[in-house]
Formats: sequence, structure tokens, C-alpha cells
Amino acid sequence: MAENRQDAESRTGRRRSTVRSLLRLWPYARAVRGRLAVSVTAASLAMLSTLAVPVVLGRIVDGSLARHDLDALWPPVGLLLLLGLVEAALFYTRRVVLSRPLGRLEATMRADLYAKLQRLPVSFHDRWGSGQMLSRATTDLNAMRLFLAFPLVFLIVNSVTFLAGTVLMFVQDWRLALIVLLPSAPLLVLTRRFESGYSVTARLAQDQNGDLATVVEESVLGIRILKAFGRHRTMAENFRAQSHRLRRTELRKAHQLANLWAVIVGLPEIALGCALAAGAYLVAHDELSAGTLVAFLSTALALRWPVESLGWLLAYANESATAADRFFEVMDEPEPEDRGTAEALAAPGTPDGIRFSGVRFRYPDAPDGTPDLLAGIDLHVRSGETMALVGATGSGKTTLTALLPRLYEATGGRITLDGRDIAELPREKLRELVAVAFEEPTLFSATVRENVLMGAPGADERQLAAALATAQAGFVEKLPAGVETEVGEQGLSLSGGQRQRLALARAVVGDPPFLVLDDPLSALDVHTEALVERALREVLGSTTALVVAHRPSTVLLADRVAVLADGRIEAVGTHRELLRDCPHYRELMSGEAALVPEGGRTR
Ligand SMILES: Nc1ncnc2c1ncn2[C@@H]1O[C@H](COP(=O)(O)OP(=O)(O)OP(=O)(O)O)[C@@H](O)[C@H]1O
Repeated sequence: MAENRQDAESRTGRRRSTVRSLLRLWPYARAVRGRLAVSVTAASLAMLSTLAVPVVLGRIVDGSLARHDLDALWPPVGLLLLLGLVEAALFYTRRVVLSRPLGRLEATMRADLYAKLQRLPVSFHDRWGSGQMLSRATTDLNAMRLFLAFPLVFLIVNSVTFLAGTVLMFVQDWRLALIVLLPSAPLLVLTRRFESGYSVTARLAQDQNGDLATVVEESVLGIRILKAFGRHRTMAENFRAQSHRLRRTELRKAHQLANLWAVIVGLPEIALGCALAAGAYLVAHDELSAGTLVAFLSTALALRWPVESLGWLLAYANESATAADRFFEVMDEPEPEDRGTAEALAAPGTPDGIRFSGVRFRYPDAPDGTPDLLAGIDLHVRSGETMALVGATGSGKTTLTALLPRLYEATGGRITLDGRDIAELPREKLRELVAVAFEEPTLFSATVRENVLMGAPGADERQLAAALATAQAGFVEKLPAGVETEVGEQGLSLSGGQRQRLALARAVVGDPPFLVLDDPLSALDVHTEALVERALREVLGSTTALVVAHRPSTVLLADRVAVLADGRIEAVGTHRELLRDCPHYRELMSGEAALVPEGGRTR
């Protein structure tokens, strides 16, 4: 997380172009371009009708009012009323025409982001805090939708209005127009400077938002641990510190915006005051009619909104550009290339089981100079055999098993399943062949049926019942709604043993030919352990399996045992053989393993 924040801060230091970032939204915005055009046209016409009001006012002052002809007053007054109605109708159209398609656009972008997150490798998720993803999928997407709905339209409309108003002012009186436009040059310089400063702060705020979401998520998920260890206060302090940091950044944003706003509002007001004084002088000297002055000042006043709104439109555009950057940062992440082909799968396999040959692996963020975590693994799990994998804590057992379904890609060597190189199998097909149950049996907020069938979406009722029976998950029948009972985060809380048996059912429901189990008996009480063990014996009887084991009861489920040490397989044999011949194994099984240094063995 700390690393994430550092990343975020270093990213904020990078200069970027707001326009370029926003242009990246075009592939999505293209789908609503017709409606965007209608919205911009409607809003432009509405603003132009606002500008027509001063012209009519000028005519009233110089015409019917100057001549004291009240009858001639009604047509222009009626016109003013009509202009008001047209303006209201056009603004309504502008809003309505975009709301529905933009909702769809946001949903499409969110679906794309979600699909991308599913495709990205586990190593990506190792690096990024979940809150960063959460804030991208919610706040950032929302910011981009709002930008297309409002600021984008008004940046265009206000520019058109400003140009039209400027032309009108020059037509009315070029001298007064020059006075009013005098502050434009300093305003341009100022907004440019504001933009670069504000984009850095906006990026920082959005990243800090993501970090804060991660803290909230971790503390909600880990609430039991936090309470049990009395750490909730520390976590609350951590949260407070982070939210304080975010508050400071938000305040900095508000300051930057306030400074810009003061100038954006102040300078034109001064210019307008000067124009009024000059106009009054010209009228007094008969160089300008009173009606033209009224029309001019009304036009200048009508341009206040396009100029004053510039501040927050720029701020919004900046935040949306930052949101787009953060969105595309994820979308641009390279996906692991899948060299696998269907032909490789079609090739007849030999019943060779699982074979690791010279397999090497190191995590991308492993410190330079450290040896590879797996430094040449040679191991053969015969077809139909159960192989237990033991080793000191941190020796790389979980990592080795994660290479089989290609959750991580081996950095060297070759792994074959029944003679077929896993690198040549399409990843999706490979994962149908290799089922996995992890140490922490994760259940989703869904029914028991949905959780189990996640292992084989096409499986029928009979296979579901068989998988539950194999996993000794008879307790399901006693749940309030049987297999339809909601479990997981927002459902019924199950015991550790129950969760582990459902995870096992999920692993076996598709009758996978290869099974990987990461310490399936961890943290179970004696009674539950016996139940899960019985379930495991059933499961292991029909497949080729690699089982990470920490204790003798798990090891005894296996036909043979492989000992992992210093990145290599140190010994392979039956439990008895290894107890007799392998001192390291004896240490591991006798509980002396605690004395074994991380990743290696006692020397
Ligand atoms: N995602 C990761 N990124 C970087 N290093 C990692 C990652 N996951 C694990 N490691 C490191 O790799 C080493 C091996 O971890 P692994 O989980 O494979 O060990 P293990 O043998 O299964 O340990 P245990 O018996 O405690 O479960 C550890 O030093 C760990 O810190």
C-alpha cells in the first residue's frame, strides 16, 4: 500500500496534457456522438437566445421607450418572453437527450474495466490495492460520465457564446469591447498555470481516495482480527491519518480553485466598471446612444457566466482527465500473452501425470541479487498419484502449485500435464483440467449452488449432488434453503470446515483430471479435520493431485511426498522412506520446522 501511494505520488509528478487524456475517451464517446451534437447544438442555441435578449432590450430603449410609444412595446416584450421559453425548452432538451446514453456508456466502461481486471494476471493484483480498483470503477467512471454530460458541452457552448458575444460587442461599440476584453490576456496565462498545478493536486486526491478505500475495505474484511488483537484503534488512527491527508489535498484543490475564481470574477468586473464609465462618457457626449449602451452592457453581463464558469469547467475537465488517466492506466496494462492453441489440447495425451522439468520462478518485485525462489524444480507426479509437497515456511510451495494453472508464469523450464506443455494449452482450457482449492476457502456472496458450480458452470444437478457428497458436505441439506442458501460475505456465515468442504466440492464438481490443494486441512478442529480428511480421500482417489502439506495428517493422504528446499526438490519418497532417510523431512514433520530458516533447511 505504501508502495502504491509512492507510485501515485510519483505519477502525479508526471506532466500530462488534459486534452490528450480526455481525447482517449473518444472510442467510448463515439457511441453517443449524435446525441452529444444535439446536446451541444441545443445548449448553443439556448445561449445564443440569451444573447439576443440585450439586442431586443437595446431596441426597446432606443425605440418605443425613447418615443414614449407604449403600443410599440408589446411586440418586443412578447419576443423576450418567447426567447425565455425557447431557452428553457432547449436547456431541457440538452439535459434529457444525454442522460440515458451516458448511463449506458458508464456501464460499458465499467464492464470493460471489470473484464480487464479478470484478465490481468495475479501479479498485477499483487501490486495494486483493491481500493484503487474500487475508486476507479466508481468515482472515476462517474467523473468521466459527468464530464461528457456537462463540462464538455459547456466548454464548447461557452466558447461559442463567448465568440458570438465578442463579435456582438464589437458591432455595438468597438472601444467598449476592447476595454471589456482587456483582461483576457492575463486570464489566459493564469488558467494555463492553474491547469498544470491543479492536475497534479487532482491526481493526488484521486489516488489518496483509492488508498483510503483500501484501508476501509481491509478493516471491514479483517474486522475480526482487528478486534481480536485490539488493533482497531491503530487502524482507526491509520484511517484518520489517511483521511486527513486527503482533506489537506482537497483543501489545496479548493485554494487553487478559489484563487483562480477570484481573478476570473474580479478582473472582468473591473473591466465592466471601466466600460460602464467610458460608455456613460460617450453617451453624455452623444457619441453613443443610450440603447446601444444598455445593449452593450447587457451583452457583457450575459458573457459573465461563460467566463466565470471557466474556473470550475477547467477544474472538472482536469479531474475527468485524471480519472481517464487512472482508468486507462489499468486498461493499458499488458495482458499475459496466451500462446496456447486448441491443437495442443487436441493432441492425444499420454497418461504421464504432472511433470516439472527444470522449472524456475522469481516474483517480478523480488529484490535484485536474490536467488530465484524456484531454482530448477524437477518433479514427477505419476498419473492417478497424490503427491504431498512439504517444505519450510516461505520455501515456495504455494508458488509452485500456482504455476500449474498458470496463475503465475514460470520464468524457466517446462511443466507438462499428461505430456502436454501447459504453456501451449489455452489458459482457459488448462484451468478446466486443473482444479484448485486454496488454503483460504473463499466463498462469494452467492448461493451454495452458485459457489460450487463456479468450478464447472455447465455441471448439472447430479454432478452438483455428487460433488457435495464427495466433499462430505451433507450439512448443506440442513441449511435454511439447502443449496439455494446465500453464503459468503453477505450471506450465512459458515464454519471453517464447512467452507473448506464447499471449496473442495467446487474443485471436484467438474471431475478435473488434475487437482491442486493448498494445505486443505489447515486450521481445522479434530472433528472437522476427520470429516474433511474423509472427503479428501474420496476426492484424491480419482485424480492426479499435488497437495501442499504442513502436517503428518495431510501427508498421510498422499502416496508419495516431495520435499522442497532452497528452490529445488530435495527428496521424493513415501512418508516412511523420508522419515528414515531425510533429516530435513524429519525436522519438518516433528515440529522442529519452526527452527528451520525461512525457505531453506537447517544446516
Ligand atoms: N505475490 C508475491 N510477490 C512477491 N513475493 C511473494 C509473493 N507471494 C509470495 N512471495 C514470497 O515468496 C516466498 C514463498 O512464498 P510461498 O507462499 O510460495 O511459500 P510457502 O512455502 O507456500 O509458505 P507457507 O508454508 O508459509 O504457506 C515468500 O518469501 C514470500 O514472501
